[in-house]
Order: sequence, then C-alpha cells, then structure tokens
Amino acid sequence: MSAEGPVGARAAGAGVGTGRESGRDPGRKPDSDPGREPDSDPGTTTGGAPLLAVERAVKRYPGGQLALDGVSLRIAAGGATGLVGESGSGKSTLARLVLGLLAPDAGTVRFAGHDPYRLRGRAARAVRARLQFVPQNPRGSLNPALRAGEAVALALRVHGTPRPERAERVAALFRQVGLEPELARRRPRELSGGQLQRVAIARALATGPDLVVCDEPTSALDRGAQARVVDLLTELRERTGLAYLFISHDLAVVRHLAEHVLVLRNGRVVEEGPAAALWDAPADPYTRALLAAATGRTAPAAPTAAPP
Ligand SMILES: Nc1ncnc2c1ncn2[C@@H]1O[C@H](COP(=O)(O)OP(=O)(O)OP(=O)(O)O)[C@@H](O)[C@H]1O
Repeated sequence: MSAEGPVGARAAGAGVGTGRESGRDPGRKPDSDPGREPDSDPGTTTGGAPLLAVERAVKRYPGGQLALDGVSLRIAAGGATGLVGESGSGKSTLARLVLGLLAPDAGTVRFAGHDPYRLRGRAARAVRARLQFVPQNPRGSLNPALRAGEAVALALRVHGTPRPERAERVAALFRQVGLEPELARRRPRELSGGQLQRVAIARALATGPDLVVCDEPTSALDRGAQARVVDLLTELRERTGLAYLFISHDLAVVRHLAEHVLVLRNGRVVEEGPAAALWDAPADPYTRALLAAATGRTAPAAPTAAPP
C-alpha cells in the first residue's frame, strides 16, 4: 500500500495521541502498568473476544475488482499476526478495512468491539488512539516541512497531551525507538530511511496503541536497516504488550515478527498457521513459491494424509 494513499493520509492524522484515553504509558510492560485492566477495559478484550476480529470480509472496488473474498482473521491482545501475499493479493485492502478507511461489502470488522469504519467524533478519536499504523514509506507519510519531533508532537497534541509535557514525551518516544532525541530537530530529508521509519514508529507509539498495523514497514529499507527495524518492533512488543498486524510480501521478515501467518492470494486465504510451521513445511504451492522467493530455497511439501 502506498504511504501516500488514504491510509497514510488518514492515519497520519488519526494515528496520534497521548495514550491518555487508555491511561497507559506505551513504554511500560503490561504487568507493570496500572492503567492496563484487561477485564475492565472494554477495548482490550470484550468478554474474551479478540482485540481484532475480521469475519468473512468481502471487498470489491468500483470497476469490479474483487480484492477480498471472504477473509477472516483474529488477533488477541498482545498477539502478532502476519499477512503475506504477492502484490495485488489484497493485503493493503485488508489493512484499510481494519483501519476503518474502507467498509467491507460483506462480513464484519471489529476492533475492541467497535466497527472502525462507523466510529465518529470522540469515540472515533479514543479508539483510533489504540489502533495505529506504520506505513511502508515513511518519507511519503511524514510532512517534509515538519521537523521529526514536530511530527510526533503533533500526534501528541491531537490526542490531548498538554503542551508543556510534549517535548519531554517526544524525547522519551525517540529514545524508545532508539533515536537520539537531538534528531527531533531534523527534517525528514535530513534523516536516513531507517531513522525515518523509527520516527514513524515513535509517532504510532505516541498514542499508547493496543494494535499497530504495519504495512511493509521494512520494504523500503536496505537489509541492515530492515533487520534493525524488525528487532525494534520485536522488542517494543515484548516491552509494551502491543499487538501487530504485520503485512509483507516477504515471508522471511514476517517469520521473525509474527506467531501466526495468513497467506493471501487473489483475495483469499490459501493457507494459515503458526509461522514456524509455514516456514518449515508450507502446504500450499503458493506459500512454497513465496518461501522460495524469500529464501532462494525450495521448501519440502508438507506431508499429505494419504497418497492418491
Ligand atoms: N482503489 C482501487 N480501485 C480499484 N482496484 C483497486 C484499488 N485498490 C486496489 N485495487 C485492486 O485490488 C486488488 C488488491 O489490491 P491491494 O492493494 O489490496 O493488494 P496488495 O496485496 O496490498 O498489493 P501491494 O503489495 O502491491 O501493495 C488489486 O488487484 C488492486 O489492483
């Protein structure tokens, strides 16, 4: 999905805040966080329901393109699910549904019990603070006229952090993503791709989200920066207990970040399962092709029940 597209545009505005709505410090572990009350917080789980539930979602674009054809997925609080598939398989369309930028033609999307597309006003702002987005291309999603720190401060402002607290919070968020706070003074053109992606992650974390949708967050980076961003995302999840929907065409990257993986082809899930199982013994020929593309090796076919 293009970062300049509707998700990037809206999430840049919506994906901002203080975490005040949920009373959390995004840098804390869940068990040390007095604000995290899974049972009393209707959004973290809803009577045991998953944090995110997409049920049999169908989306056809004007002009007839069937982008999603009955896709279901669930992510529990703190879980990490990967979505892989080649270009055009429907990954970004699913991200747009989850972020409430598109409505499904059939099926349902529920985040913390809410339909993200139908939310309006204060409720929308409070829920969106908990549902964040990291785009593919941070250079396209960050306003070139704003300093990096201003972009994060804007996120804090939209979600109600009082002005006197913002500079300190920006510095804390920069440190949290492994950036020297001094870099907050630079504009996007003065930062590397990896640094920019960390700024985009800091901006997403500013609201204290429960779920971050990452759409190909490393594909614009070189191998080294890619690995460092994957490590950062892993560490942030361990530290804060947030959940990820991690979208990529690259099974190798997804394997490191996700426990559960769905393989999407032409808008349908052709295979899903634990990341390690898909990696070791993919059942579907399409998954095997994705694996071969990611690694250069030909995976063994998964054992079948009985020979024909
Ligand atoms: N706004 C649109 N109008 C019409 N068709 C669209 C639109 N956006 C996407 N499509 C089509 O829907 C299908 C799924 O597109 P989508 O962007 O979800 O795929 P993707 O897996 O994210 O691809 P990529 O990895 O290239 O971003 C494609 O066939 C695409 O051409």
